[in-house]
Amino acid sequence: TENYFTQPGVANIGLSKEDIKTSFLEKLFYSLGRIPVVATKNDFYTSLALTVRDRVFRKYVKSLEQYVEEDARGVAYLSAEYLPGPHLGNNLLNLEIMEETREALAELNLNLDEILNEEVEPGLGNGGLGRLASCYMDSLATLGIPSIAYGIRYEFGIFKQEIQDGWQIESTDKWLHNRNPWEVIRPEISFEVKFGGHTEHSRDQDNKLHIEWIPGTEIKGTAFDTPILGYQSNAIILRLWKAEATESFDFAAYNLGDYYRAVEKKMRSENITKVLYPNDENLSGKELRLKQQYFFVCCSLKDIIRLHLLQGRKLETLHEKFTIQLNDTHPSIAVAELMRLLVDVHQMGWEDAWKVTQNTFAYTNHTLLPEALEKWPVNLLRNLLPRHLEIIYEINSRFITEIREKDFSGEQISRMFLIDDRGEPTVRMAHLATVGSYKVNGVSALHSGLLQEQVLKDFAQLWPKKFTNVTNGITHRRFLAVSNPRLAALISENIGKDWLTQLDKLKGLEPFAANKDFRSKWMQVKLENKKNLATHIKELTGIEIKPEMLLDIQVKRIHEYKRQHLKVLHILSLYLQIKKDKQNTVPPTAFVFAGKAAPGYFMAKRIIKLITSVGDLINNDPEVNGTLKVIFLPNFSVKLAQHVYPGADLSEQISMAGKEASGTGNMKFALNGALTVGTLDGANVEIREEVGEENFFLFGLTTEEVADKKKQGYHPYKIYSENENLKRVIDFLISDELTKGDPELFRSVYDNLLNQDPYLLLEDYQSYVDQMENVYKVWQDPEKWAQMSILNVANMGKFSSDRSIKDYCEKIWKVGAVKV
Ligand SMILES: CCc1ccc([C@H](C)CC(=O)N[C@@H]2O[C@H](CO)[C@@H](O)[C@H](O)[C@H]2O)cc1
Repeated sequence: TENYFTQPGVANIGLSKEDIKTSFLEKLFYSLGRIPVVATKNDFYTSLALTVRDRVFRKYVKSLEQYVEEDARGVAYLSAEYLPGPHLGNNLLNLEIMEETREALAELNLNLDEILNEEVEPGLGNGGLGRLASCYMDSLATLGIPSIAYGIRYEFGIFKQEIQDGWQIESTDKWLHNRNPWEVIRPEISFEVKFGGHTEHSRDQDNKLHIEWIPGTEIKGTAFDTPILGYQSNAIILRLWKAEATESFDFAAYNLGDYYRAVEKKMRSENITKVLYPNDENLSGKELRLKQQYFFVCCSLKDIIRLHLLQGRKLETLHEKFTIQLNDTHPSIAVAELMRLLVDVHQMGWEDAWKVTQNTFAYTNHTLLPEALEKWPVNLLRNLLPRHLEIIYEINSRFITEIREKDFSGEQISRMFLIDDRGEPTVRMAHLATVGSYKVNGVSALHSGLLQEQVLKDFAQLWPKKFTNVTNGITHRRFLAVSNPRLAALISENIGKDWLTQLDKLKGLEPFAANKDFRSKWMQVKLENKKNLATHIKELTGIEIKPEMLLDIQVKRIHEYKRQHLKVLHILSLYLQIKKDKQNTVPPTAFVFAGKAAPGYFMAKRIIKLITSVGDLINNDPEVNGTLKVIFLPNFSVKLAQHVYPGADLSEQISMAGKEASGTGNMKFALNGALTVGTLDGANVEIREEVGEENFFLFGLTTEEVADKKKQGYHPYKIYSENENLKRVIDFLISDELTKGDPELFRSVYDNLLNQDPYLLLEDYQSYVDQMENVYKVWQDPEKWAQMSILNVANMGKFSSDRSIKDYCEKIWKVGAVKV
């Protein structure tokens, strides 16, 4: 293809202001058939997106060429969720043409920021797991790792959240309403996917067993490719599968006038990739969810085998050339599917196939919550995937035979079964993923330890070397360079730009913490970002805040273990104190919340209503609203997050120890100069290690103390009755002032906290309130605060997703870079 690139015109995808202007106009005229006077903002956005996409694809085809040429070993990342965020700004940074583009557009009287704001992000994920997958793609491309990411092209992503009368209201996310300029359909890359039916076992003349799966239905999966560009480096592909009917129109039915049946197959098939399941950390157990998982796994494995054979390789060497990362158990049916493809379709012997399979897969666990560990009913698998159930039983029996020889107790062995036959028999997908993988990792040092001590302890005893840790990371290019250009510029002016690809270079900022002039520049940048955030808050909620206020922020999915309601108890304690003492002891503070609740999660939705009700009370109370403001920002997304993190002073990471596997928002806040108040949970532990305990506001029980407390028996009512301040706050939950005449409004929260309090809010309450007093003391010493803020950023090098990916490459994948 080299000579193609030299053809006149082909090469004209330069990066200069003029080149960009020319291409932009070409796209407007010739791709959209528009002229500026009639073009809409979305037309301008699409033209610029197509202009930039060309330059991204140029990098992609060159990268692909290199990977093929070097016959490189590669990584396939399988995830049911991705949260890439808006592409345009990130691609302009990674092509290093932000300023050129801004000037080119200015010459056409167009404003880059307005055009950037036009982009609708693909909300193809719920939260941490999906965003992590997208951060990892940015780092895989930037580090030049031969890789491809597979997922599902949901027609409707995570629901849009509106707050009406203080309640979360969900609406459909029509992200594809305006065309998606970043994807390219690949009709030639499509595969058949079977469901249901039965299996037929037969023996051929030399008595070899043949198993055929006679499906009930068949659909087709078609690939849609989105190029993901690294920084000044390679590009890789995000290949998302869309479900379609093998036959999209049944003419026979149509001729019989049965118009519904004519399109019924089409409708039913397309349903599979219609919508993302909005559950985060709790199972839906719905058949359609399993269909979605098997659908994209089947297409992805068939595509990987196609790519492998295309290179003239044998399937027996698949594990030498490809390693497949399972992003939690959502794609873990892949273990059974690869066995089916190798044994039934490609006639490999079971043992050979198992060797290839076990040496191909690696599995990442992202949660310890029992309610989030996937277990699929055997009956459901028998109906939907009869051949896979047979294979899972075979894997189970061979595994049990293998461990019977080892000194494991009967109780231990039954605990390790892939099938849990207590009650309605189910398949433990975490066990299938662990048995079928050569490596299993958690996502923070604490979490990986707990994984080996609790959920998968028997397997860790059996295969200690199989278990490892890779602490999560974030791409600092999007979450600092793109979303906080003011701070990025101040950093680059003082320590150069190498931090863009080597985040450890931020360490060079440490000496500046002692420099008064630098500190004031630093806090000036923060103040400008807070003004920007204040504007957004005003636009989205109508609430006015003063940028000088302390911005105390908690943004993440709403979940009881993340303890948003502990923050509310703290806010109420301040409010009641000010009302009682008729004087305010706290610095003016704006408490900002954001996050979606799974639609079926009653308590989470109640917690949103609690936050908005406390907000209404405080924001409209003239005695306190000069000092305190409470804001709930609707429809949290990557796009909104990019406005929130740069404007934060205090980052709330207050989950009960042992529950947050890692957290990644904690890293994004600290990287943008916010100080953290948090528990020793997930990656908070490592952030505190890196930034220094003196630069971290710690409170609460440790995981060990939580376990002891639970073991010895926990009595929240006792704590309530012995802490007068806490009692007043808890009782306020059912007060008339707060509930405005509906005393039952928060009864469920009140009862839950006084009777169960499963996440130990009352236990950690006083320690939290005391630490917040300390926060306010430090806040009243701006030089001290600025120093701590600079030292936090200076020590965030470890938390780049570049470091995480390097860990995966060295500790798990054994894959090297192939830079273009
Ligand atoms: C079956 C429903 C379901 C859906 C999503 C999930 C995800 C694993 C939930 C998730 O996003 N977990 C978060 O993953 C992040 C990335 O590793 C971590 O930083 C968070 O701590 C963890 O909660 C579990 C169960």
